[in-house]
Amino acid sequence: MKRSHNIYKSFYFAIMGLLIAFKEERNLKIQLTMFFLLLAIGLILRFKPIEWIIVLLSSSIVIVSEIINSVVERIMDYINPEFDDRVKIIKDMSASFVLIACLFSVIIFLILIFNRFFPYIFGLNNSFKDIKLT
Ligand SMILES: Nc1ncnc2c1ncn2[C@@H]1O[C@H](COP(=O)(O)OP(=O)(O)OP(=O)(O)O)[C@@H](O)[C@H]1O
Repeated sequence: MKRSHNIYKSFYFAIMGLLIAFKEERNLKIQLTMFFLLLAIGLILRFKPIEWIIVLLSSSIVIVSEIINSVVERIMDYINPEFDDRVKIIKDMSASFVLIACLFSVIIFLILIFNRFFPYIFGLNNSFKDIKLT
């Protein structure tokens, strides 16, 4: 099998993979919609750079985990399309990546929002002040 591609082709294939994932995976569409909603909230609340970094990091983990989960599901369907308890365990465990990522992402976002309105509860503003980004 011929394998060697230049970097532009590899990038093109990766973008194609991403487009297929967004086209075919319903959950990914929902997560992308949520991501744009978070971006809108961030713009409205005028997030600081450190808040943007936190939101982008946690959102990317959610999107990546959803893509990994979809890949695992497809591999399992390819290897064994029949109902099988082992396939079930693998798919359920794979779905837990997404669950954990979404759960922590929501918690992180709520902390950022609460910190905006009740800064004295989490006291993040003082911690953020100590972080030098430049
Ligand atoms: N071949 C199988 N054998 C046993 N259980 C399966 C099998 N295929 C799917 N399941 C069960 O159905 C669940 C959903 O799997 P499916 O491949 O249909 O993903 P999906 O509907 O795209 O779900 P998700 O929302 O996680 O993307 C799995 O987590 C598993 O519990």
